[in-house]
Amino acid sequence: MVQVLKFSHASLVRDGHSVVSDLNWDVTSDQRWIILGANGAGKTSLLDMAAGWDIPTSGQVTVLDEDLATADPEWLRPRVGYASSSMAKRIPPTETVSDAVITAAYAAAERRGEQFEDIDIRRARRVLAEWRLEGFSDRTLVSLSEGEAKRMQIARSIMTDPELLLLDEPTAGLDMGSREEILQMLGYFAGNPSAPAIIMVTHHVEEIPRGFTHVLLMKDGTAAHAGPIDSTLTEANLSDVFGVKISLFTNNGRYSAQATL
Ligand SMILES: Nc1ncnc2c1ncn2[C@@H]1O[C@H](COP(=O)(O)OP(=O)(O)OP(=O)(O)O)[C@@H](O)[C@H]1O
Repeated sequence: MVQVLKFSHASLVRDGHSVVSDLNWDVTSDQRWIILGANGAGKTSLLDMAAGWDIPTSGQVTVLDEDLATADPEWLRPRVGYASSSMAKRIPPTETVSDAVITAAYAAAERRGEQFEDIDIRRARRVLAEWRLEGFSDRTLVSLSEGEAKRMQIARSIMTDPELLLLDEPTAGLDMGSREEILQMLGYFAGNPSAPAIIMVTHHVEEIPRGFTHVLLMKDGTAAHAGPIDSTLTEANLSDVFGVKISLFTNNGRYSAQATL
């Protein structure tokens, strides 16, 4: 087990607005984390730092043994997979699924006429098959359904075989069948001991896949509660961070919740 992330009193100020404040958090390679919190709690800002896209204004963030204050972002980028809809928007909609996935290995958002290496082509084929996209290789991104697009984002984020995988709301906006399909795939992936450390942001406890081990509950830019999911994902902690009374139900490794207003 290796430490992959360490936040020590990390704060992030954007345009004079404090978005993350004095946050302490450790993640090791065997852990799979869920981040939950109200809108604006700072979840995406935290992921942006974990990806090395943003450096803390004060405190220290270490990603894969690299202090972000001195790390070379180009060196870090292939080692951290980051799937989110804002990242996906950087890829031209006319790009094919196959090119959108394989260009991750070249730290690019689109194909610019380069010849891909055989090893990358083989890896892309394998990743596409793993995420049930083999029949979609030649389709353009604009032609994909929401569920297919989300699977493409995940496939692209793991193309480089990263040591840390960040997923920002991978099931947002999906119908129930597509959501369950991705949750099942993520559950299998999380259960594989050779998978990287995974950190997934979601708004709903119903979207926590089986196999996730830890939860970080954010409130006002801070880590209000963090630890093993069984002892940390509680009605009291959820009620604290969402500011309403929440009832939590568990069923066979999955969760559901109801708020009482
Ligand atoms: N560039 C910026 N300038 C000023 N404030 C910002 C900036 N970026 C983010 N914020 C603010 O920081 C806070 C945290 O934003 P962030 O997107 O990290 O929250 P979040 O928990 O991911 O929210 P959501 O659940 O709605 O996606 C929000 O109040 C947001 O308005």
